[in-house]
Amino acid sequence: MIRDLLFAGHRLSGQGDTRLRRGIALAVLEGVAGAAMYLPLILLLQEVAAGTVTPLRISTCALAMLACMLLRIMAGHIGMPMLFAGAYAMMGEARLRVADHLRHVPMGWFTRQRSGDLSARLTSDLELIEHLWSHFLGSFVSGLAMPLALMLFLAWVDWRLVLVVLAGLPLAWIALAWTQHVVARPGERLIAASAAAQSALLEYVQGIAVIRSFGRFGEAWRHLVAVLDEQHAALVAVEAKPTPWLVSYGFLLEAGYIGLVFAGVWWLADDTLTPLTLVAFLVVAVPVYRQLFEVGLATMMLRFSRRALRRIEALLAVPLLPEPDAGKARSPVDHDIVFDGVRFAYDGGDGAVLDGVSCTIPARGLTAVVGPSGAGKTTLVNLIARLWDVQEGSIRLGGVDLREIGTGELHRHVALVFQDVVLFSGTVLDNLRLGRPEACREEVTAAARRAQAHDFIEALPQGYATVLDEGGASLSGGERQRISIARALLKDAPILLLDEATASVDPSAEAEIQRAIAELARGRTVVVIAHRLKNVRHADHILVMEHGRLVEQGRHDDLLLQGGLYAHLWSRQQVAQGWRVGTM
Ligand SMILES: Nc1ncnc2c1ncn2[C@@H]1O[C@H](COP(=O)(O)OP(=O)(O)OP(=O)(O)O)[C@@H](O)[C@H]1O
Repeated sequence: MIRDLLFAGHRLSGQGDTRLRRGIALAVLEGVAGAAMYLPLILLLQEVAAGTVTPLRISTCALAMLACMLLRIMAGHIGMPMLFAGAYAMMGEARLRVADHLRHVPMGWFTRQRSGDLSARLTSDLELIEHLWSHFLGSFVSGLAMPLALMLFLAWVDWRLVLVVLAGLPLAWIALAWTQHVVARPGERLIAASAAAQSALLEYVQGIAVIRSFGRFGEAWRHLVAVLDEQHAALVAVEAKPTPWLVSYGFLLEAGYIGLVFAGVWWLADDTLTPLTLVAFLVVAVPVYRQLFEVGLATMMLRFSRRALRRIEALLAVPLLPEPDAGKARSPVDHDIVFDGVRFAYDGGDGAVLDGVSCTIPARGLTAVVGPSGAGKTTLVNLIARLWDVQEGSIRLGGVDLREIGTGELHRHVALVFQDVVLFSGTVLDNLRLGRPEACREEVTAAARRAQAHDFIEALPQGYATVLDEGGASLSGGERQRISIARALLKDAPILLLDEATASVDPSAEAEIQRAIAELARGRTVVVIAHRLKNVRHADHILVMEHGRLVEQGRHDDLLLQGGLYAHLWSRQQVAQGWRVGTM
């Protein structure tokens, strides 16, 4: 199991760490030195029995014991920091590998994950393994090395007594294996309960405003209490269930001590053992049992760590979006986008969200995607960024199938502005530079000006250096959207996919955003999901979606003349707008 966990370190981090190996070697030395400490004592007792002890012998033995003790302390003192450094470096690397892997996982995978479970894997599971390597492995290895080495040394003094000391070990080991079996189910329960508790706490904190506004505080609270109660019960069970079996393990282990007394007295009687040898065994058997018991307890932790490890390895095993073979990746030469008989269902199921969609989005122009809610507009746009792969048909960018373009290359060509703008904690400047970290200050301000964001950023307390709250909560919806447009402008990608903000924006902010979008569309391929048709009147091309199908396409005036869905949606929005104006 230890081997498995050690090699797993390599597997998780993709590299070994010599400090970890040296730390483990020093832990073995620590255990052996701890065992060797008892040798001078035993030799001395034998000399006392033989009547050959001298003052010089006594001081030599005392010095030898001191040397062993110093060696043990030094090995621990040097080995521990090595283990810490090696483990933290390896786990740092493992965290980056997991994060990098998740970067390439299809988005669909995330929608099926419970956020609490995912965050538990990325935090507590990884921490458990880190703790295992940094704090636990050293004590476990030295704790195992000490009794083993001591028994080997003592076998040279009297192998019969060694066998008696360890007589209870096979049965004790069976009891330990049973303990691990008994704890398996409560362990699973605890992992599930902890993930559920983490999810519930996250949901509670994130949704606290909604919970309050709907007056559902009591229900939310009751749910939280129930989940936390379950976690508490699972914690108690995981400690209580294995206890009787752990006690049996300790009892069977130490049963050898009774055997030692009886066998010792027996062999004393037939003169095959000296009293002082028996005393020596009775003295050293106590720390041997203590260490073996500790090691047994520790295997329980190993078991949990192994489970945590499997969960992290499962993350690394999530299949990635297939990449083109090395050397076969192609780059798009132009930026027109062609949908050719595209069919797409989330999770690859039967319920197609896009069905038989074929169209051409011309390069360097503004294309709007419109249609009723749930028509498949967001899905269509997300497929261009290859957040998922289509199940049938193909999407070609500049004549190249998206699947033949490496994801890194594709991301260089495409910038996304989501409706739910994600801002990270950090300064406004950091957030703007997300798309191009090397951009100089002048480039950043120029992008912000073009996105109509410069003025409000300058008005913030520290301007561009203002530290944003998590998620940019201190900004309005329109301000967040303009920051994300500036971010996309700074990235300067030739294709921009944009989900237009609606509800969160007041009319003057909306006008500013429209100006920013018009600015973006100059010389770029811009695809915008438009919720207000008045904003797309001047688009070069309009795609009208309904129930996952492309039902109409063309320019505003042509679509109005056709008198189809677009014309219908247009007249409805005109009426709604007139109604709003009339009621003001
Ligand atoms: N991640 C997902 N997993 C499963 N189904 C999804 C997912 N995202 C969207 N859907 C479903 O796909 C259909 C199309 O959704 P989509 O978001 O593409 O529509 P939309 O036209 O952008 O809608 P809206 O204007 O309301 O944003 C809907 O029925 C929606 O429930």
